[in-house]
Amino acid sequence: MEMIANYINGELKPPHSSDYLDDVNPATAEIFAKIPLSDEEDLQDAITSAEKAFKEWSGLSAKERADYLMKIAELIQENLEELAMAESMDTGKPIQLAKTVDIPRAASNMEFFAHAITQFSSESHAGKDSINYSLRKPLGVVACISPWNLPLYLFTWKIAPALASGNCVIAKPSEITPYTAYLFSKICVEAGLPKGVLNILHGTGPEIGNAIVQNKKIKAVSFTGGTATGRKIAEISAPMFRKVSLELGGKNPALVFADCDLDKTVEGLVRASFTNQGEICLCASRIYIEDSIYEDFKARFIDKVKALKVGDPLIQSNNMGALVSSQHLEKVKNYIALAKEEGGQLLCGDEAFELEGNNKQGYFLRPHVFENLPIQCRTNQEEIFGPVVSLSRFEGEEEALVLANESEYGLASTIWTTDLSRAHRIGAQIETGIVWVNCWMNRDLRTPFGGMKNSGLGREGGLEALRFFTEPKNICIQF
Ligand SMILES: NC(=O)c1ccc[n+]([C@@H]2O[C@H](COP(=O)([O-])OP(=O)(O)OC[C@H]3O[C@@H](n4cnc5c(N)ncnc54)[C@H](O)[C@@H]3O)[C@@H](O)[C@H]2O)c1
Ligand SMILES: O=C/C=C/C=C(\O)C(=O)O
Repeated sequence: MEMIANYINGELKPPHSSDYLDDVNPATAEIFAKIPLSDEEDLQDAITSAEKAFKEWSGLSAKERADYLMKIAELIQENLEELAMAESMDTGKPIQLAKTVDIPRAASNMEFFAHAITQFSSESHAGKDSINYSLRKPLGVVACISPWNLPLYLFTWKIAPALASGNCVIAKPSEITPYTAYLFSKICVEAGLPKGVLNILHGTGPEIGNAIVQNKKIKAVSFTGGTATGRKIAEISAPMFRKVSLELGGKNPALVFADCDLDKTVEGLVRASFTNQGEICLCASRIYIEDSIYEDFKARFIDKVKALKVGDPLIQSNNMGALVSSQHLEKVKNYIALAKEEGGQLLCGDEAFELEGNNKQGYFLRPHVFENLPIQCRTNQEEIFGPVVSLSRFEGEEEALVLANESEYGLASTIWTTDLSRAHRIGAQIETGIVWVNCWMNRDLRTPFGGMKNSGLGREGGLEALRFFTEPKNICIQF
């Protein structure tokens, strides 16, 4: 049984407590590794080593730091097969998705911020009798806390800009999917990353996660996860006047207009709804369809959803794997039961379905589609984070916009129309941080990424991330 280790001061170390948690493969329900339960002592070691490393790391040139990130990116590419297999085993996601999306994106994150930091500049303002210029300084020791759905993808999305801009990092992956972060720490050792620059602590949110956030030496927290956890982190950080970047939950609307390209829309929305078993914060969950094409859309959508293959994530042709844990499967099933109680009609999902062999005990669920759910009901308002979507009708642009904005969340939306003027009009008024027109999850790493309302605070990506991880200082010189 593999014993996952923490990565502290450049070394792989067991936790002081000697206590471990099981790492379960959700496709088989088998335990395949043990996860360290880190405590305050491990945190102290990590912080001491990060503080010690800061002077030298922040004193390197941007190019020198970028070279380390590029080396790590290269090693991620070289180890793509092993990392993809680990990601699939830990999350239950199709291996094909891990190979083509998760792991390549982790390498791109490192590469992107290696390039970005060499292009990062600050402002200057020339006046009549003076010139002002800004310096951008790294913050010191910062924390990066990430969730279980896109483990290495989101872990590196935070670590890369933090390191590139000269900070030292205490990082905590999700205790549900820690394995690729562990492999990543081995890659950092191989890349020769100076000791203490990055420290990875494993363990649970309420224990080591909370200890990291409570620690006053942590100058900023970059967090991706649930809205309730984000709120706790904001509450703890507020009295410290500490910077926080919070990427939280979503309940993402899709607006399907009668003038859309129906084939592309159906295909796009099947992907937007059920990729990664619907366990992506950006997945479509409330699909609003213009009345005149409702029945046509519904018939085609259901046909395609029924054709999705759910099963062993290691079989390349399967579209969906297992949900991440038995607790999460239970949560999603409870929402399905609730949707029925709330008056929803199930259009597909309950088909008898039993996997054999290794996957018999796995946490699999077919994609579920409901219609006729009241707009305000819990299943239309709360984040389910699984393969469940709801179809509703609208008439005209105005109503579409009201329905889309009827949510406490504001992460991502999709608009399906061939009328470009309409896309611009709605794009400007819809209350989400990200708007995709006739596409979904088309990502350009230079763009600001994040949510409005209860979906978060701040933006990641491109210069936004580099600004978050640095503090500006203005210097004024009078002639
Ligand atoms: N907006 C985005 O970019 C984005 C991306 C992915 C996931 N998410 C959201 O994440 C959620 C699913 O992920 P999850 O269940 O892992 O979320 P979560 O909030 O339970 O956990 C996220 C991370 O925070 C840690 N954590 C938990 N409690 C903590 C505490 N009190 N203090 C410090 N750290 C703590 C966890 O150990 C984990 O590493 C969904 O709501 C999803 O929408 C958002
Ligand atoms: O589940 C959430 C997905 C987040 C995606 C990103 O942060 C990204 O693509 O940069």
